[in-house]
Amino acid sequence: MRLRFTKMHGLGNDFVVFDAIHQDVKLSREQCRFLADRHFGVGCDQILLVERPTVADADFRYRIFNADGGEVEQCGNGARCFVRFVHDKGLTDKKQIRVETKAGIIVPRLEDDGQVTVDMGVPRFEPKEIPFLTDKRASTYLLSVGAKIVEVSVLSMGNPHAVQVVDQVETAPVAHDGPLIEHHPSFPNRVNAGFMEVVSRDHIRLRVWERGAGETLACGTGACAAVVAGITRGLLAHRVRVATRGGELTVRWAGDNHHVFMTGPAVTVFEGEIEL
Ligand SMILES: N[C@H](CCC[C@H](N)C(=O)O)C(=O)O
Repeated sequence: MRLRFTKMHGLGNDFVVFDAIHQDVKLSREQCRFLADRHFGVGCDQILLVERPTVADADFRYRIFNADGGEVEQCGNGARCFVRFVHDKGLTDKKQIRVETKAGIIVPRLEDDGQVTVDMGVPRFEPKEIPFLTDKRASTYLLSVGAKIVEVSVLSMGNPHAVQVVDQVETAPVAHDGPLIEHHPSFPNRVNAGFMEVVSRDHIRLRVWERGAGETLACGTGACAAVVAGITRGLLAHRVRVATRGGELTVRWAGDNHHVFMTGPAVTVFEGEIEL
């Protein structure tokens, strides 16, 4: 089948986006891995499908597949690209849309300055979200990672995150410890591993080893998880600048059961067609 796609990115976290409303897009795990391959395919961190909603209170459904072909619950940078895509393609004229995901409804909004703000919902610490959690009151857990013990905050932004504080992100052992945490036996569904440097109460630097994709230049849900972890641990204010290798996001969270809001750019790079 010949499919039209759009190549997009949010701070260098890049995506192949398909309009699956006007095209019949059914991708196998192998086809996702081919599309994501930066030598033999198009190259991306995730593949995004734009579909009609299956629930009444949503405008669209949004499906996310990692470079390893696995379908996942949520993608923050992808949500910003999603709203730009449906707007630019004339699939909606709404500036704010309700998007059905595996993790529930998120609400991205196109801002007048071209940035996109996404209501990412409520961060969750519940055992059902993170199966191995026994004591949901604890905000950090000790993991044995290689020859050391690492203290991580564990939470869900719809997808699972384990966030640790490091002195300097640039020297953090992301490539070595990232995969060990991703595949740690404590996480039956694997996990995204965040490495956060606290610059000040309203500024962090962040690198993320993403589940199913490896280190990306930015991770939207990872930025939200890091800010929630930092606020929960008393290290951060309620509005934080998150510096990633691909650029800067702003994340806001008022604590408890308030929603997390993330603001950042969404860029279309090129249009293409591919025979699958
Ligand atoms: N790797 C993530 C999905 C993509 C998240 C990231 N690209 C973002 O912007 O939130 C996972 O397996 O949960």
